[in-house]
Amino acid sequence: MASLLPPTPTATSTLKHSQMASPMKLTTPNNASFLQNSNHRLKSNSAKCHAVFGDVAKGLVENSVGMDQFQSIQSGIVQLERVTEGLSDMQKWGVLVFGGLTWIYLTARPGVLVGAIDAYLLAPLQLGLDNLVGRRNLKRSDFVVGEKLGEGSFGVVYSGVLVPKNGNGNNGSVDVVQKRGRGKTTQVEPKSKDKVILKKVKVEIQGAAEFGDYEEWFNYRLSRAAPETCADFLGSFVADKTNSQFTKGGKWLVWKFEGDRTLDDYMKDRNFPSNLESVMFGRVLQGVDSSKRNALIIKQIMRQIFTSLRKIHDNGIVHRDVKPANLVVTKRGQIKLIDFGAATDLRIGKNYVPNRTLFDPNYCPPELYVLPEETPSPPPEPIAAFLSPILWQLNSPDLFDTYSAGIVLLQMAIPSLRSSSALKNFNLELKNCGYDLKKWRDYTRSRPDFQILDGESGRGWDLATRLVSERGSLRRGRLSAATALRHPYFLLGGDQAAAVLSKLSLSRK
Ligand SMILES: Nc1ncnc2c1ncn2[C@@H]1O[C@H](COP(=O)(O)OP(=O)(O)OP(=O)(O)O)[C@@H](O)[C@H]1O
Repeated sequence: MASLLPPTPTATSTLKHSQMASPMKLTTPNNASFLQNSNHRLKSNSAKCHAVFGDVAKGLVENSVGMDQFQSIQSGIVQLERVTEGLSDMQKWGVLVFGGLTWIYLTARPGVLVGAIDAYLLAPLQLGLDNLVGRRNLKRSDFVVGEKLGEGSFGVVYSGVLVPKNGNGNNGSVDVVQKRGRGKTTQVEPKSKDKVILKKVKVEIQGAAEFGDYEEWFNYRLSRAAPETCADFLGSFVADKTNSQFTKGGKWLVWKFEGDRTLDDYMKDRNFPSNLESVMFGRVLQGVDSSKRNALIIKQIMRQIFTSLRKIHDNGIVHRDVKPANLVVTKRGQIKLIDFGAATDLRIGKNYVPNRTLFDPNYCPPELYVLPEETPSPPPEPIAAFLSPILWQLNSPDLFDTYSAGIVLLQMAIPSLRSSSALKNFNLELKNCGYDLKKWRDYTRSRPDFQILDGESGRGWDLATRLVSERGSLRRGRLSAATALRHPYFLLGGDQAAAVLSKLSLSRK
């Protein structure tokens, strides 16, 4: 067998900076004749082409790191060839196949290699940088706590304002914009960049502190791996004294305020989904008939949900609480995931406790658990990470979230499923039908309106039936986020085109 490696330059092929000052002098003793020919050809090229080559060569000279990398790749190839010199062709093939398989294993979902780079390089780097710019030095006095927005089992959520630091011209006061109210009185509002969301981790509830630590960990993890999928996490602080809102020693998590309403808030409105039209598409759908508009709005929301889920799943994270109340709609029509308190990272077993269910029963798949109940507690993190591609292949834990996303699709598309009592009833009926959506359609007496799902030759309905289902054999069958995005429902990207057009018209203003 011929050498598996390309012909390698010799050790004398090191490029000297002085030789590279001009693109014509990019030469080495060994391949001088080739480059001389190239010189002649280059000289006969147009002046424009010459200039481009000159710029590239100058870039190479100036970027000595690039050259170093080039040289180290060269010497790596030389060394690899030396190592395999004494091997037979068969053995060389063996090395190649082993290397290939190792690469496939390390890069297969949930990505052992990327995870290791994140844990041992990016996370410490983020910590160092955050400390440098003061991001991890938040304190109680940096915030004014506003109205309560919600309360979960482990935390209470408030709106709030970040008080700008002294020294930037604000004298520690809240940066405000003035607004004319209806009665012509002047309302004072914080500038949107200063608005924050604060979550107070309950101190008196057992397990709440652990939950807060997990939520913080997941937010930092996603801020490195997939920041566009979730709310911008600003950090945490521990209250240093007790007063009206604060309890000394209590932990607070802080996010940038991403938007006034969640998808749930929009869905409670009778005008849904047209109440989201201007946020998602501006005015580009004017002239399109209303049922088509509604279908496009819902498709765009689902596309964003699946895109975010695909990204977090690629990183080994399963959210486990996907529902409209945990999807914030931003001013620019982005749908962002919030509330990672129930999330689990199945690359390293973070927040995975066998047999623990944490989620909303209305959106939870029939299997109830993200992994089979008999799955043991995770081993130490490096071992768990090494085994994670096998665990993922055997159990497809991401299908937990895609079931919930399927319920969100049904709720958005079928108006009679939007109230929580109707959803509860739907879940009971679906259970009676063995989680077979087609059977449920024949069985239910509630006369749902399937117009949106049945449009476009029933593609939406087909997608829903492939999401809201029992898992098939080998715990598969239900669509993953990546395969859902390849479903014919998303192929005709009218929603994408409208979203792009709307962004373009916004940027022109
Ligand atoms: N970054 C954000 N931007 C805007 N609003 C937010 C943000 N984060 C949270 N909210 C608002 O706060 C509410 C509660 O947040 P979250 O779901 O994280 O809290 P929770 O107490 O864990 O609630 P639950 O467990 O009941 O879902 C959300 O429904 C949303 O209205």
